Amino acid sequence: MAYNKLIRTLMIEIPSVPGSLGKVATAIGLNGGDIGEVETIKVGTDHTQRNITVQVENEDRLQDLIEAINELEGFRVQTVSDEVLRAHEGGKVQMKSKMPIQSLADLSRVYTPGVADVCKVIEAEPEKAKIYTNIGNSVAIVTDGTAILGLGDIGPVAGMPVMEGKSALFDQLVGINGIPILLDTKNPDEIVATVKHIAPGFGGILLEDIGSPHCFEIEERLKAELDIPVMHDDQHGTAVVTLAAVISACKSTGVDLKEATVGQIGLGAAGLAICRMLMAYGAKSVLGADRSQEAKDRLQNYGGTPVDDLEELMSQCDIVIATTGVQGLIKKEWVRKGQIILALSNPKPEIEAETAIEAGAAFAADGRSVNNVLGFPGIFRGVLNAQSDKVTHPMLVAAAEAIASCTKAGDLVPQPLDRSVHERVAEAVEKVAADAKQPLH
Ligand SMILES: NC(=O)c1ccc[n+]([C@@H]2O[C@H](COP(=O)([O-])OP(=O)(O)OC[C@H]3O[C@@H](n4cnc5c(N)ncnc54)[C@H](O)[C@@H]3O)[C@@H](O)[C@H]2O)c1
Ligand SMILES: O=C(O)C[C@H](O)C(=O)O
Ligand SMILES: [Mg+2]
Repeated sequence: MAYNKLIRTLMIEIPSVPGSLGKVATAIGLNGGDIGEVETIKVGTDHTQRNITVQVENEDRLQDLIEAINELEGFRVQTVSDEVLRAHEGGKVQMKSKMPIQSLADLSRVYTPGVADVCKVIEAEPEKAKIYTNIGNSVAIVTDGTAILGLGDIGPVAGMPVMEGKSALFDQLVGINGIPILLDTKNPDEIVATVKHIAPGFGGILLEDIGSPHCFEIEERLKAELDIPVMHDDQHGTAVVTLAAVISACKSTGVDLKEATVGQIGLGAAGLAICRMLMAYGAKSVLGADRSQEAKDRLQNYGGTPVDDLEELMSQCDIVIATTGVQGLIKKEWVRKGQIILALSNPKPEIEAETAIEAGAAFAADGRSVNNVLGFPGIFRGVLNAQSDKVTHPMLVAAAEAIASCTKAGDLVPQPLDRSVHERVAEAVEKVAADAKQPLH
């Protein structure tokens, strides 16, 4: 199939009578569509469901073709999927048994009556749950759906593809069982209470895409009230990866962070945590802009300097980071020669990296490459390995330095699918956790 044409898969309900497939094929052909794969999904007495992949010239031709199929009596186009949507059909993760269950002996070992003995062992010694269950290797990925990527408050169910994505990454990158938990409340008291109630089934809690400002209170309360590690990814996972990118960029450009002025645009979950991290790591000064006065006040309380005008911020800073969720917010003409620009909003950045480079930036990246996928898997692998009850600031700094140490000269961050990076992050975090457990002399 040619590359510049649209390729879509139509899920079509067609009558279960001979000749029906031929009618669809004719409707597609008469409207300029080329047929690729044909797959039967379900055969019923009245209707059969098929996926038919078609190639068409453009969106208008696709609509004509769909209309033509829908006009056929008894035929209905149920979904139209591109490659990404198709990959999501049926979801991206599933719970699988580790044990074969083939014989009755297997059944009584895996399930009742054998399982009752294991329950009694854990009842007598709760610590043994770490040995005889998967709790110690499971992390709840909790969202209320209020800040899904930069898409905003689209609700937890619409955010599920992101949560399934984080779960798939946990599994494939570090072998952690990540379980999405969707909350139908935005009330901090209810979120805290719910997460506390489900916490016994998990070795850690990853808060994901919970918007600001309520994310700050929720994370603080859960950290204080639970005895398992809790981390809000959009705050600290992002701050870790951003610090790693800043360390690498400073090294490549000869900028000394202690002499550098950093500007943060967007002071929500990600932005405020990035500011706090860079201030703690020794940046000379951190300026911040946000459309919300409360967000700027929060920055000031942490020692940063609020700025009202984005152009002014851009003109003063050696390093600019943006996490607003607003595509194209940074104008090309605001970019200063030699600046380091990290426009981290997903799915679209505040300025495209190529545009920033064309405008004179020394380094520029977007949220696809400088992404918390480089942080959260290794951080949780490390704390779970160490059986630590918390994620601490020194662990986060160790994670950032580990990522920076894996970065090739001239790059900002390493490749996220390089398993050795996640191993290095996990080792660094585990080491900090182990050192913290040593008695002080
Ligand atoms: N690359 C990554 O790893 C990564 C990680 C986390 C978040 N992000 C991205 O960062 C963005 C924000 O996420 P968040 O969790 O911090 O959300 P958030 O809702 O907590 O914060 C967004 C902040 O931006 C501010 N803002 C919005 N429009 C603005 C404008 N025009 N000018 C100034 N400020 C503005 C809001 O007032 C808010 O304080 C999202 O697009 C998300 O995809 C990227
Ligand atoms: O999920 C991502 O790609 C990054 C991040 O968590 C985000 O919210 O944008
Ligand atoms: Mg996120």
